Amino acid sequence: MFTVSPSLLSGDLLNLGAQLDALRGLENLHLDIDDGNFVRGISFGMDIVRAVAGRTDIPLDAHLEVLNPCDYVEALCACGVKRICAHVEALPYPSLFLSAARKNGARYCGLALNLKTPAEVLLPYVDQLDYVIFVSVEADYDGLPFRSGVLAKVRAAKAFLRPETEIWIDGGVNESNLQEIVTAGVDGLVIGRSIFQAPNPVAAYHRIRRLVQEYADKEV
Ligand SMILES: O=C(CO)[C@@H](O)[C@H](O)COP(=O)(O)O
Repeated sequence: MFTVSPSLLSGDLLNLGAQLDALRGLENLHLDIDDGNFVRGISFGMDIVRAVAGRTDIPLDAHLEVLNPCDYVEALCACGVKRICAHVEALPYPSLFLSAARKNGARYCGLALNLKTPAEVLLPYVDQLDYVIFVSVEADYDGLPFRSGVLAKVRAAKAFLRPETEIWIDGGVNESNLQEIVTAGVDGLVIGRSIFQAPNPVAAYHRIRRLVQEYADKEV
């Protein structure tokens, strides 16, 4: 099942409650947790995550773009977040993060990789990975374009990841690059601007889902 996860940080931050209500029924919602250290930006703290989780039934996925990911696992799981990933670049011992997420109740535990990080860093953890996020822009600078070189990493990872491990792409996804990304064989997309800068974000989400299906069907 392909996932499209709109990134709430690109949403209407001054009207979060109304934004969440408008998105009701969507399959997933992406929360970038940025600490101002691992990346420049500071985004959602745990109080906001708790408030978001209390307002919506949409399953949440947390992308920890922070220096100390293990410090966030318990609080995120207590908020009911079932899908959590952290950057391998921030983890001296990625397997300990993955087991902590699992132990605290996360259903999907994953690792994220910045552009510069080769897919092969995942090799020691294949048995623990439910999903992987390949960040496809330089994470520290918003507004940068999708870098198609990330698709070579997707192809490399598919050769050694377990078939059930989902591969997600995050950053700079839009209608012009959607086909090449879907046909590379990914399982999920995180999308910010292409959904939330549209006049009607829900309609933009459904249009992207339709296109994903169309491109995936062509591949079969
Ligand atoms: O957090 C990141 C990358 O780390 C962002 O790329 C957003 O999660 C996606 O936003 P768009 O690039 O789709 O606007």
